[in-house]
Amino acid sequence: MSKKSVVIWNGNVRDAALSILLAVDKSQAYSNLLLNETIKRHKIEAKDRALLTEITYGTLQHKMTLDYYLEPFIRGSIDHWVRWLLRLSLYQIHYLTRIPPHAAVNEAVEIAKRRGHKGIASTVNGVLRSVLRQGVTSTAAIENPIERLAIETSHPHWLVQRFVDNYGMEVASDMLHENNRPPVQTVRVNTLKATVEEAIASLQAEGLTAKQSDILPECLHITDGQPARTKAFQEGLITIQDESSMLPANVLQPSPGMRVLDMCAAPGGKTTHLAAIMQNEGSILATDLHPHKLDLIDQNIERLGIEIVETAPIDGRKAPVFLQQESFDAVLVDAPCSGLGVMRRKPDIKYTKREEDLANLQKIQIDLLDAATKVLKIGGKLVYSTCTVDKKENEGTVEAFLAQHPEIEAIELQSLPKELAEKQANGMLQVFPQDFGSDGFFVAAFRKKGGSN
Ligand SMILES: C[S@@+](CC[C@H](N)C(=O)[O-])C[C@H]1O[C@@H](n2cnc3c(N)ncnc32)[C@H](O)[C@@H]1O
Repeated sequence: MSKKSVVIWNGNVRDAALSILLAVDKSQAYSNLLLNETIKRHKIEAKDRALLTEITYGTLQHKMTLDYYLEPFIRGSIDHWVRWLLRLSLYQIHYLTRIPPHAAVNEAVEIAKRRGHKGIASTVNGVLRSVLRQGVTSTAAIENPIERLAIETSHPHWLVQRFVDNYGMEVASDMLHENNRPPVQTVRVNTLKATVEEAIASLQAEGLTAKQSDILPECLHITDGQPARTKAFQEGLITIQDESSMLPANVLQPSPGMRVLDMCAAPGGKTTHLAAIMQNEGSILATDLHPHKLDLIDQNIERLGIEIVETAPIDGRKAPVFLQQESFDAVLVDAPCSGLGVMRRKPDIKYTKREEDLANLQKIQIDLLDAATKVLKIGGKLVYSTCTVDKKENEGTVEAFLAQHPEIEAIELQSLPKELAEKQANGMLQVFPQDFGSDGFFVAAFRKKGGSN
């Protein structure tokens, strides 16, 4: 996030939402980071916090749809900030039924007066009142099905085309619509410090609603409140983690006493999960390319009471230079990826990501897997995971990697609940956001041939 992106709080939720949206657009600040930073810095109270989050994310999530609705009502050019003000006001009018439309218009006019002048306020008033009178044009009028889906779900054309090419119209459409729904808030119980029941009781004592997931037993769904602000979090009974990102450690399933390498480890969500599965016995080397990110792992292991993790700044592609060959029982490569599975949490990704950004990722992913095979013991297990739903980075990377490594075989993914175990094919599992409300995620498992494991 740019250091200049500080949002001033004057007690007006729409004003703050507008400032965040402008900063995200102009300085490529991450919406989730800037929103959280604003809430924390100004100690914004629960009611305002909820509305600020909803308007900021909702406007970003539906940006292209809102532009399509606004287009017929805008004459000539308008300032950039005025367009964002119109978007966030129309978002409230069209999507938030509990806000009376006239209240949203009045708020917009007041902001336009404060930030601009009477003329701009009158334009804003005119556009929004015309929309209210005439209604918006249905997206059904768009003939090209890819373009219609792009506008309807507010994703760029190239991304819609790519998802449709990857998975067909139905799956792509479900996924694109799901990306516009708020994410389920989940935490993982740190089984080194608490049972599921103890963690639930601790969260409930602080007024949160926590329910054990039907998919993974260590996962809790939180419907009320902010788990990161609880005692349960501070004392290390829980950690914030999306449910599908709990899959890789479960699939790797290292036994207590093993020596494990987590090659792309920061901020340590999966490292700490591996340590819990290993019952704090054995050793985990958690490496990451970026040295400053290792501090985040250190903070997490400290809070969660983990004693078996060491961290080191290592480019995973060079692991065989720094680490002993065939010295790890198990390796996790939670690779850098396009992140197309987490667009519900970071809607700005939809508009900032370019198709050409995806071009070089497969090479890095294969290089990391190459390096992992060299430091993996014979008979050892390797897990590859990403938080993307892109076929090239997932199945494509796995196929290219296996073609170059006759000593590696794909193996069945174990320790999965039945509904997920049934979805795997050829040692790979693609989870879509619409499957069970988690992020989109991919996991594949391999074994180095030979040995008795
Ligand atoms: C998906 S994130 C990892 C998330 C982490 N495993 C967790 O569960 O918290 C990918 C990580 O790979 C790191 N990375 C990128 N290129 C790398 C490389 N060549 N070697 C090692 N780490 C790399 C990034 O810094 C980033 O922290």
